[in-house]
Amino acid sequence: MPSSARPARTGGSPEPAAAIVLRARGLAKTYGSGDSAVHALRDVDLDVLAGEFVVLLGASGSGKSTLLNILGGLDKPSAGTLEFCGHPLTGISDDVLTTYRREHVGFVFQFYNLIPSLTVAENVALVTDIARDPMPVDEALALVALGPRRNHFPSQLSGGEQQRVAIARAIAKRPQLLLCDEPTGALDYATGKLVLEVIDRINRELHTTALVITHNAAIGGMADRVIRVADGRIASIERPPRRLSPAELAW
Ligand SMILES: Nc1ncnc2c1ncn2[C@@H]1O[C@H](COP(=O)(O)OP(=O)(O)OP(=O)(O)O)[C@@H](O)[C@H]1O
Repeated sequence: MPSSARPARTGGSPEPAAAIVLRARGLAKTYGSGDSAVHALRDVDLDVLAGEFVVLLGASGSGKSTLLNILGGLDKPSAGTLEFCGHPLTGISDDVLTTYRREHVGFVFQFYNLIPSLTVAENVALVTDIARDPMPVDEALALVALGPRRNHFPSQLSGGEQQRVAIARAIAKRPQLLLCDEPTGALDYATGKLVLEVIDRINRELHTTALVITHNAAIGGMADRVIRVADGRIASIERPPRRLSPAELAW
């Protein structure tokens, strides 16, 4: 896959339809075999559009993380096909999948996975030092409003601040996709909202396609589309009438 892969616009002018960034067809993931097989994903068809903000909801064990990990190239499906900007992500070598992940995907998890012995700026620089076209570290930190804390260590930051560093690290390589697995799961209400503000801002200002897993249905209000996963399948897809700002959400 060319590292320059960008979503090709489809449709006619003047308002072309948004390009499809991810196209999944018949995705399935089975762990184990025989009587002990776990069907984590079954026959998932999904198109994700450039610049979309998608929230994934579903009960524990429904398959949300499995789906996100496959979309981000962290895991491989047992069956089905997946494309990124028209380039296949299934049936390819591990090296090509790794390149996809490194160049095009930013991950944010519930726990921040920062290196404790490195400063905030150094944690972000770990990514910008090896990325092809990164933004300056301080630009990434400004996006998450942590410029003044650049020389602090993770232990000197609150949980929400550490999560914002993790987001700066994820977006500093200018990925097309920002995949977040329970990004507010370990945070209190107010801090969680601040983190959602940052993700919302990155989606709106950088047009980074965002997929966010949460157990909190209220967060679906800030999405373009809300996808409910149940028993390894897409149970429903809803489009909220108006995309709310995180400040407007209440739970
Ligand atoms: N490595 C694995 N080996 C075996 N089973 C697994 C593995 N990873 C996930 N599973 C199973 O696959 C199913 C889906 O798991 P997944 O983590 O995708 O669910 P989830 O919706 O993200 O759950 P949660 O909200 O609790 O994080 C579960 O039954 C889980 O136990």
